[in-house]
Amino acid sequence: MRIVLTGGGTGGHIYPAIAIGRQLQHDASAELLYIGTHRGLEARIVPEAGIAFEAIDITGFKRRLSLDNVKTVLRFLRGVRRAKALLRRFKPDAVVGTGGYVCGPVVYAASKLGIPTLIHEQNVDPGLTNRFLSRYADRIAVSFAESAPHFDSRKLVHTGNPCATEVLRADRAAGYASLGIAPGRPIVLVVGGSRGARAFNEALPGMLGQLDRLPAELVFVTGEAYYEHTKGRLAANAAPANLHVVPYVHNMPQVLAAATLVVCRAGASSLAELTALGVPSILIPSPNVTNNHQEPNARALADAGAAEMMLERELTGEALIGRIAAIVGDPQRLRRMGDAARALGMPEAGAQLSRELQALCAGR
Ligand SMILES: CC(=O)N[C@H]1[C@@H](OP(=O)(O)OP(=O)(O)OC[C@H]2O[C@@H](n3ccc(=O)[nH]c3=O)[C@H](O)[C@@H]2O)O[C@H](CO)[C@@H](O)[C@@H]1O
Repeated sequence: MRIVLTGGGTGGHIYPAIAIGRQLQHDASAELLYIGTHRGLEARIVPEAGIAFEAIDITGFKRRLSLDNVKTVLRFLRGVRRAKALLRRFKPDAVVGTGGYVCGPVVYAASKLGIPTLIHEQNVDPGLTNRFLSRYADRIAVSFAESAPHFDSRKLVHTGNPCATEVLRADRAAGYASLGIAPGRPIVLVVGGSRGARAFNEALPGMLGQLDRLPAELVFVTGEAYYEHTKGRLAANAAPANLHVVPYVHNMPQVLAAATLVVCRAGASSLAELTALGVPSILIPSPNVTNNHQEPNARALADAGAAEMMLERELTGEALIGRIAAIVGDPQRLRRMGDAARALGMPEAGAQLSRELQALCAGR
């Protein structure tokens, strides 16, 4: 089986593509080619993952009409030509797109060449590229049931996000050991996404007043860029003994497996990981993302009782520690939220996507 993967820009599009590729290598000895751009993060991440990589040159559409868009259309057509050449050479049985603008010409070219295609959407509100490609793709896999109204139901399959599959084997004891916290002690993890969040760091000093009364350890992840500054601000206050400030968590699945409650943004991979493990959360969607797309993600978990949502404009240290304390102090509420999170989790997402693709290739 030969599969082309495409998707890029942020990790949120790349990691699901790699997870699908790995599953297909395992299930069907698939041979993989990843088509991305030189500028996206995929140019570094994909070769590091040991997957063959080719680049095409393409940029995204501006949301407003502009001369740049005319150039983008010309570049799209050039991208389609280059993608067709790569596809004719590699001869894939199917092409998988996981969003980000590089998918556009690749999946479009595949459909014009009669190669079966599947696109995967990570967020509740589909991105521009997947909306465009939904007309051409043979299958549309979604992470959230709430995405269904955006797509043709005959092509739709609700698989979840394949990143969920990867956290299941996480070793909880190793999570405790890596943080230097006694096993079994409740942990509240506060993490503002892979690069940290300024608003989270600014809220931290306001949390300190009530922190020593919290019956849990607070692990606060600053993000690499904010670490020195945040540590500096804390030095002036006497930091409580149950506060652990770190720049980044390299073993996130293990730490999530040890967490009692997580406070984080509402990026799709994070939510897939939390629900796969059944971890309760307070979600503070980033207001700085395209179309505010994290808010509908957060709402999907909040409506199911798996999480509480807090808007960034409501975020102060005092308000956040108050909400954390109310949840951590109520074991029944924690259990209800954890059960609701687990009920939403789709840890079999990787295997289901692999089955969909194998069926797609068989029906060719
Ligand atoms: C800022 C931004 O545009 N984010 C978007 C990006 O997600 P992006 O990949 O940036 O963010 P996600 O929340 O989806 O994933 C973050 C990943 O980083 C890991 N992590 C984080 C912190 C840390 O210290 N260690 C660590 O390993 C998390 O476990 C998770 O696996 O694409 C997603 C899918 O389209 C969108 O839903 C997000 O809105």
